[in-house]
Amino acid sequence: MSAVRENGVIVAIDGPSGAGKSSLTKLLAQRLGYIHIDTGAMFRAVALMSKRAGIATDDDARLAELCRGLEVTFVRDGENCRVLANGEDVSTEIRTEEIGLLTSAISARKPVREALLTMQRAMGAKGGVILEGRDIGTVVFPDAEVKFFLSASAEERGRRRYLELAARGDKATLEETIAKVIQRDQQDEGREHAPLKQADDALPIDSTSLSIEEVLTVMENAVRERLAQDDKR
Ligand SMILES: Nc1ncnc2c1ncn2[C@@H]1O[C@H](COP(=O)(O)OP(=O)(O)OP(=O)(O)O)[C@@H](O)[C@H]1O
Ligand SMILES: Nc1ccn([C@H]2C[C@H](O)[C@@H](COP(=O)(O)O)O2)c(=O)n1
Repeated sequence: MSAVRENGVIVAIDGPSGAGKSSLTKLLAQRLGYIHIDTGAMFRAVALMSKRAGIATDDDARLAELCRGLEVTFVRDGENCRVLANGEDVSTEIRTEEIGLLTSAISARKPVREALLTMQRAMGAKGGVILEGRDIGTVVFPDAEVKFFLSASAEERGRRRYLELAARGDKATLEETIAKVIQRDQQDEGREHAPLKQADDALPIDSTSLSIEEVLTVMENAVRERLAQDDKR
């Protein structure tokens, strides 16, 4: 319980691809007993459904119609979280690099952002949540009590993604993977609607030379410090 919201505070973790947002959000949510909201997965679900429906990435009318009929839900599966699109488990399909690149294009469209913004605010309004994404601290919840901007060098993020893809049997080279990370960064930072950027009041964390555990310690300490402040109010 926080002095501000019914279930606790809202934590925002924004940052570029491969920075470690999902990994840290999952661990921090476990430490705090909070809900993990992977907003990237929501955009990925829209991208997957748009691909299946043959909708062009700039067809705003059909994208808006698709979003109106789409319900994205998260279901706990042990320590993991399954992503359901209208009840279908799409957890694996949304994680391909093809869908990742398509998602970056789809997520630039205003109707898609407006539809998911409404969903994300409804999911997090009572607090006790950690949302990871690109615009959580700037657009979705600018009043979030704790905000982080998690980054790392493009080379390090590409290396991490390369190791992740290689473990899944993907044959992409390290150079190709770094290039794709940079491409997605440019698309996410350069778009008109809700671009990737650090909120003025976010705590920046450069994880290039930090372990996951070291990042987790910084984040958990910052959240617990805020909770202690709220308790004194
Ligand atoms: N500080 C770190 N040191 C080493 N490896 C890390 C670190 N943080 C994350 N990783 C690893 O990097 C890979 C990508 O991490 P993760 O998926 O959490 O990043 P992300 O920011 O959510 O990426 P995306 O936005 O593309 O989904 C994972 O294999 C993860 O284990
Ligand atoms: N709040 C968000 C979350 C994600 N996106 C876009 C940008 C990414 O390229 C794509 C996939 O995100 P990921 O799963 O890699 O974190 O979705 C966004 O625009 N806003």
